[in-house]
Amino acid sequence: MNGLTIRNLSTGYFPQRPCVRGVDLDVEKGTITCLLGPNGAGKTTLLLSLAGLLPRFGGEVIVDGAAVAAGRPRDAVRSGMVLVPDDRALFRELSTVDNLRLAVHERRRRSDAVGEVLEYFPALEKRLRVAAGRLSGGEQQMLAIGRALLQRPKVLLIDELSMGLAPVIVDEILSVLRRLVEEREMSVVLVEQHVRLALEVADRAAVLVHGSVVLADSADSLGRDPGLIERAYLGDTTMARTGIGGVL
Ligand SMILES: Nc1ncnc2c1ncn2[C@@H]1O[C@H](COP(=O)(O)OP(=O)(O)OP(=O)(O)O)[C@@H](O)[C@H]1O
Repeated sequence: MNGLTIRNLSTGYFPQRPCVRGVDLDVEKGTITCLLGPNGAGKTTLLLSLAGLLPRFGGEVIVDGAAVAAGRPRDAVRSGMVLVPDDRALFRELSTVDNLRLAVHERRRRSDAVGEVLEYFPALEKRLRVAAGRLSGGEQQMLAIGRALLQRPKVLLIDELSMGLAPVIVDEILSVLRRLVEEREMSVVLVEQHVRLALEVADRAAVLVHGSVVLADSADSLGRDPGLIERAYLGDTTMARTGIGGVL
């Protein structure tokens, strides 16, 4: 399959106590998948593991048919998985333009880097010389996503996209993500706290509870039956086993 395939993934902070267990997920190229779930369910842990920042205790991760080595950030990026973490990890003292240029290793691409990002986030044009730490929350998120784009991701992983942002800014960023998956043949995995927002933007969604996927389906189907998601949040783990919606 083209896109991201996760099979039976277990990960976490201590091998004897994995906090993500046996996760299966298929994210097709050109689509957006939202990971939902209560606090502490393991959503961030899953993204960190995909980005090679946490070890894998078991399972497989495959991007466009090629297996990705575990626990090595450089290999994860080479395979096409790029993470925008929840703290955005910008160089706060450096300008917008320098944050972008630093993301590009090939010298010949450096001069085009800014233009490439402004094509998607024109709001950054007036802020190019401003230190990243002085940008608004929305501008910082645009810069963080723009910088990730320069790595030419096949799968863009975004943690807590909407956290602390005004709804109008979130809408703007989400419409850029929709454009990106359509124009760039990439896919996006979003961790999102707001269920309604997630179902509006995503093609598919999965609910993680206590480290396991308990429910997964197309966003349209899940949106038609909000009670399902509510039950999943409350820990009704029979849903995955009975196959409601299937496994992503
Ligand atoms: N650095 C860490 N060391 C040990 N355990 C951790 C660490 N970070 C998170 N955990 C634990 O891992 C589990 C999963 O946490 P994680 O942050 O992945 O959940 P989450 O679904 O992203 O939650 P939230 O929505 O609150 O961010 C939780 O039990 C959490 O306490």
